[in-house]
Amino acid sequence: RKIRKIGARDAGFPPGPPTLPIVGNLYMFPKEFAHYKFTEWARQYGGIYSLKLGPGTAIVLTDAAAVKELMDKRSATTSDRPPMHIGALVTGGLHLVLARYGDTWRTLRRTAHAILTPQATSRHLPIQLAEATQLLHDILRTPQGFYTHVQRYSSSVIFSVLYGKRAPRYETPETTAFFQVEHEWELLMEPGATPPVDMIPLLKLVPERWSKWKRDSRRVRALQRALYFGLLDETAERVRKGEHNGSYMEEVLARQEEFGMNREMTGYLAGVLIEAASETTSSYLNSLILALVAYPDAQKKAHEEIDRVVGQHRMPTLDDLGRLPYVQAIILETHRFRPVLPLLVPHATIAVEEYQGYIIPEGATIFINAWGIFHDPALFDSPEDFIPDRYLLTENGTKPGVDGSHLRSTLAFGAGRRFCSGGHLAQNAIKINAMNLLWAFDFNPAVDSNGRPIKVDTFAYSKGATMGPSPFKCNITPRSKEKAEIIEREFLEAADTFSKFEFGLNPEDQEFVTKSRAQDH
Ligand code: HEM
Repeated sequence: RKIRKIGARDAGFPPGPPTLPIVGNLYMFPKEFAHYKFTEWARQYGGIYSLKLGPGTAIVLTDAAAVKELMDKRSATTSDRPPMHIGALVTGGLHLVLARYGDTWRTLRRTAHAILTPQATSRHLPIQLAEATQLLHDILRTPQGFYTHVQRYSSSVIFSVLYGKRAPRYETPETTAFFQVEHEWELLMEPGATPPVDMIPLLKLVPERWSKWKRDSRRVRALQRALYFGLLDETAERVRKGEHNGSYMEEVLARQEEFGMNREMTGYLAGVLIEAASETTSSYLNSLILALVAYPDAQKKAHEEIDRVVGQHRMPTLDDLGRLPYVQAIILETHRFRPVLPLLVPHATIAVEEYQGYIIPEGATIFINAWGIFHDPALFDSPEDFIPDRYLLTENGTKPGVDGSHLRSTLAFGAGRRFCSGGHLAQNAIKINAMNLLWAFDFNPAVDSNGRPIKVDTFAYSKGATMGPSPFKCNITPRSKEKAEIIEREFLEAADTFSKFEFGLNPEDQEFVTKSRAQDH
C-alpha cells in the first residue's frame, strides 16, 4: 500500500493534474518551455496547485498574493533550493544561485554583496557607461551584429568588475568561451530537460555511456573550470607581480580568510556571477530590441518622448530617466512581456507551511510562475501584446478596476532571501542601455530580396532556463547624423575609462581596440 501511495497527491495538498502511481505527474512534465504548460495548468487548477514528481512534491504559484505571502513574508522557510544532483555534479555544490540554504550559500552571498550593494554598484557606473557607449558604437559600425554586440557588452562589464579585465570583442576568447559553455549549461539545467534523477535516485546508477546528462555534466564542468579558474589564476598571478588594478577578485583573494572563502569557492563565486550577470542582461536587452521591432507604435512614442526630453545634442544620462515615463514603462513591459527567467529559479521549503487551507510539505519545490502571472488575462488587458502604455494607466500595469496591489515591479528578479543579488547592477544596465538605444537608433524589420519587411517572431526563443530570443534579423539605423557623430566622439572619450581594464589583451583584441579608435579620428 505504501508503494502504491508513491506518486499520489496527499489529502490537503493543493489540487493538480491527475497522477499515476509511483511517477505522479512526472509522465506529463514538459521537457522544454515548462512555463507554457505550467500556465495552462494554472488556468485549470488555480493560482496554487501541486505536481507530484515521484515521491516529491512541487508547488506552482501563479498568484501574486501567494508569492508575496509565501515567498516574501515567509522566506525564512521558503528560501532553500531543491536538491539538484546535476547542478551539484557540475559545480560541486558551490553555485551561489543553486546552493542549498546553508552556510556555504550564506558565505558566498555575503561575499558577493560586497560588490553588489547600491553603493558598491555606483562604483561600477563608469565602466557600465563606457561599455554602453561601445555598444552603440559597435551597432553603428556593424548593425547586423547587434545580438552578439549586446552579449559582449554584458560579459565585458562583469569581467571588468570581477577581474579588472574587459572584453573588447565578442571574439575575445573568454567571452566566446563563456557563451558557448553557458549555452550547454542552460540546456542541462532547464526544468524537465534531463531525466528526473532528484526524484528517482536509481537513475543516477545508469552508466555514463547510456546517460547523456552524465557525459554533458562532465563536459560542462571541465569547460567551466578551465574558464573560471583560468581567470582567477591570471588575477592571482598579476597580483603576485604587483600589478594590482583594484578588481573585486583581487580583494577576495587578499581577504579570502576573512570572507570565509577558499580557492574553490572563490573560483566558483566569480564564475557564477559571470553566469548570473551576462546571459540575463543580454537576453533582456535582446528581448527589448525584438519588442521594439515588433511594436513600432511603442517605439515611436518612446522616440518622441526621448527627443523632447533629451534632444539631439547629447546622449541620455541616468538622471534623465525620471523625466521619461514612457521609457520607464517600456522597461517594465519588457520584464512582463518576456521575463528573462519565466519560472525564476525554483525555491524549496525547509518546514511545512499552510496557505489558504492547503498544506505545503517540508522539502517541496516551489516554482514561481512569473510568466503565468504576467500573462494572466484576469490581470492584464491583451497580455500577449507588448503595450507599455498599461504601466502609465496603473502602477503595476493591471487593467483598471483590478486589484494589482500584490504585484511588485521587481518580480522578475525573484523573491524573499533569494532575491537577485545583482538587481542594482542589472537595473542600471537596463536603464542606461534602454535610453541609449532608443535615443540613438531606429529599429525596423529586415527586408527580403523584394524589399518586403520580414516579420520578427516574438515567440522564437531559445531553450534553456534563461529565456533569450533566438538570434533574429532587424534593420538598425542611426536616428540622425549628429547622433552618430556624438556616439563616435563619446566612444573616443571612453578610452580613458577603458584603459585601466585593457591589459594582457591578445593581439587581435589589441588590433581591434587600436583600429576602432583610430578610425574615428
Ligand atoms: C536582467 C537581469 C537579471 C535578471 C532578470 C535576474 C533575475 C534573477 C532571478 C529571477 C533570480 C532568482 C531569484 C529567486 O530565486 O527568487 C536571480 C538570482 C541571482 N542573481 Fe540575478 N538577474 C539579473 C541580473 C543579475 C546580475 C547582473 C547579477 C550579478 C552581478 C545577478 C546575480 C544573481 C545572483 C548571485 C543570484 C542568486 C541569489 C541566491 O540564490 O541567493 N543577477 N536573478
